[in-house]
Amino acid sequence: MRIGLFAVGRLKSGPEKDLVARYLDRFAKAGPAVGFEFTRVAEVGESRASNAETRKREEAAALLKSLADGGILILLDERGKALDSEAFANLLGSYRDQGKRELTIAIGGADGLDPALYDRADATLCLGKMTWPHQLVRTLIAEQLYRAVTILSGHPYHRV
Ligand SMILES: C[S@@+](CC[C@H](N)C(=O)[O-])C[C@H]1O[C@@H](n2cnc3c(N)ncnc32)[C@H](O)[C@@H]1O
Repeated sequence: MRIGLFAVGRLKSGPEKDLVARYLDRFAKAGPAVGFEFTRVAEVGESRASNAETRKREEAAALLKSLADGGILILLDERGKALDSEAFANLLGSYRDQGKRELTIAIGGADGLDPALYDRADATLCLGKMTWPHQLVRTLIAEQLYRAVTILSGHPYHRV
């Protein structure tokens, strides 16, 4: 199953970008052992439209355009469902076992995600109830993707 990220907002050089690269690199290298292939981070700059609804609609259009037909879409949103790392790994594993070929995890910009995306999404997950900046969310989900592979492959990186 091919897995990629979609993110609104560009990540500038700095510690967050380095950490994201480190975990996505580990994920890309370890993923094939459990049937995951890392594709890419599709990054779009925040819309410059003057109102939030238009900005979110434009950002959502870019996301929807980049999605493969029948691809799984997971939204990250602080109001989403909280899963522990094992449950997140098992969710990814279950999509893989159902024969899903593409999975995209989407991170919104400063305005959050457009309401239309919630109808299209297969799951909406949170990384805790607090609101994080998109740079940190990218870092957190990159680490959780790598952790999910270690859980599914029985690697000792993940310990409880
Ligand atoms: C700065 S937040 C936007 C907050 C915005 N006010 C809202 O209502 O969604 C940018 C993005 O980071 C992600 N995000 C922030 N905190 C999160 C959390 N606790 N769990 C999951 N995703 C989160 C979401 O994708 C969000 O759209």
